[in-house]
Amino acid sequence: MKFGVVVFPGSNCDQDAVDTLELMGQTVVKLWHKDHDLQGSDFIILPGGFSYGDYLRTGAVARFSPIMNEVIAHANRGGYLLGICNGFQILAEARLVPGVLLRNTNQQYICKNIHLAPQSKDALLTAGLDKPAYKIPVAHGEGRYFADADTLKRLNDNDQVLFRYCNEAGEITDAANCNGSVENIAGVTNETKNVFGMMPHPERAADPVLGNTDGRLILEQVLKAVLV
Ligand SMILES: NC(=O)CC[C@H](N)C(=O)O
Repeated sequence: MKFGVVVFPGSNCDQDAVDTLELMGQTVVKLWHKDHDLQGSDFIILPGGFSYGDYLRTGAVARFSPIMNEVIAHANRGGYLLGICNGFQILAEARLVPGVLLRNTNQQYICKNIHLAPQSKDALLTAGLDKPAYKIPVAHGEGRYFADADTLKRLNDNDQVLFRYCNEAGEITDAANCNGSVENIAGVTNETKNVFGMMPHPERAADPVLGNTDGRLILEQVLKAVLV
């Protein structure tokens, strides 16, 4: 399987994504946002960062980058696509996943470790995760997930919530909700479950030298894409 990591002006986690995938023994290419070719990538990653300086809203400009035409066509063909943090914001702006990302309730940039409880029992990214809580860093100013009541009902009925913010024991509490997301939602998938968006950064918790490999456990789930 070949991974393609898209680089927008202002991306700053593209190399972390490449390094982590290479650590996992995968073939990875970087895809420049002005290109029109996914170079045969089977699995596309939109990395974290501050694409176009986060103007007008985070992800709002990047969503119109030339390569997004190919990324959207890939997703519509059923191809796998993962957006992390700014990547999630771009997916939401492109309407490839439901909901939006708003400014954190405390109006501040949050940079710390949080815990995630895996939710969806049949999404590729979470179905194989069996720990109650995964310790993963967040780093964002606009990470508060929001969707209206009808959308939330559809997400829950169709098992599309990937992760919720939880405490160390895996309990989904208000105190664990770092940015004020509705229903503690930290990640969602689309209706057909081939597009994944998540605010926390698993690629920043994947190398043993950093003292936490919970992120690698999450990212290893994507390797199952070759089996399905
Ligand atoms: N780490 C990132 O991807 C930065 C997130 C984002 N642009 C924000 O501050 O909301």
